Amino acid sequence: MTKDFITALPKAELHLHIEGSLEPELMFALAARNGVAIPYASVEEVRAAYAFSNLQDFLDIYYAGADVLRTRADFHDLAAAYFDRAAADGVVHAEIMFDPQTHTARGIPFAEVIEGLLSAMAQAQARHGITSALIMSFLRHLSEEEAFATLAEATPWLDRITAVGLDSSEVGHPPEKFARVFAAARGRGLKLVAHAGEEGPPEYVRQALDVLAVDRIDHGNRSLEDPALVERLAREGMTLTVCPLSNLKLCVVDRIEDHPIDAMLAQGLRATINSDDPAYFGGYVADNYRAVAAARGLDRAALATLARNSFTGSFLPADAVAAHVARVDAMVHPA
Ligand SMILES: Nc1ncnc2[nH]cnc12
Ligand SMILES: [Zn+2]
Repeated sequence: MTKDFITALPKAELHLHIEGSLEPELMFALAARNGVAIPYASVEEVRAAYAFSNLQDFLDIYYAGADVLRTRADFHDLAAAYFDRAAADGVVHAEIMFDPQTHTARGIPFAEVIEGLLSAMAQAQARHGITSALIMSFLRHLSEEEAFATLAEATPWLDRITAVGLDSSEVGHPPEKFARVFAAARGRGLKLVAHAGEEGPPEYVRQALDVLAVDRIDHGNRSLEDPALVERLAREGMTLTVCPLSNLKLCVVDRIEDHPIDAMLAQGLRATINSDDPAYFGGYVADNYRAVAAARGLDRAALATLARNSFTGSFLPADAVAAHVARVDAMVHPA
């Protein structure tokens, strides 16, 4: 059987929380392996609990689910399952976020978390030819001091961490709260990304640019409320890591038919398509492409633009970006 166009399109995934790829089946398996009690009787009951009305509703369930992750082997198995699934979707490069504070706060050593992820990344390259990078995200509902402590804890692994990020509850925790720790991370050679404009106002996107000096904006949807900001993002070629099924599940949009992905492209924004927390939002990256392609009538040229943007917005070296972009071009302009 020939692969469908979306699956066959080479893609990078730039916005994926590895803890958000914990499928209910693996949650049960790890709970049993580690003797951890979970508040669900069945996989069906877990899935039924995934009805969210906003970001915080989701985060409460997501942090509770992460409690089954205890050992290096758990983090390896979690990431290995993601890479297998991503490979099947035509992902050739993934920049994955992890939330160390969710684990270190429960007494899980930082080393267990990162070594498990790194071994799965090496295995994914060997098994599937997928390249990958790690983004260490700070939880914005915690203090900047705690983010500094996490950065210090990461010191032995800084050569294997590509970027720092900022996630969790957005409203009330503006980017400027993390100005010093982002500057310190930049000083250590790390790239910077931040969730902004998912639920928070356009002002948070401006702060991410002006105060944090980020290399990428995660989500960025609410930028569209501010035409001058849109013009600036377009002019600066700033990548937005957009997550359509997440936006639907967290009520950032009411209906997938209302998703602004094509409006973003039409306004010159370098938008990309990503899955965010696929186990919780009902789909991996190809499902996200398919959902907006169907709902917004995206043609092959638009899908190729989104795939191309995923490489130009990645932290890959320029020669690798060029090689991936050439493969995308070949899908829309076969020789
Ligand atoms: N969509 C999202 N927004 C903020 N924090 C998150 N952590 C995991 N997914 C997130
Ligand atoms: Zn996210």
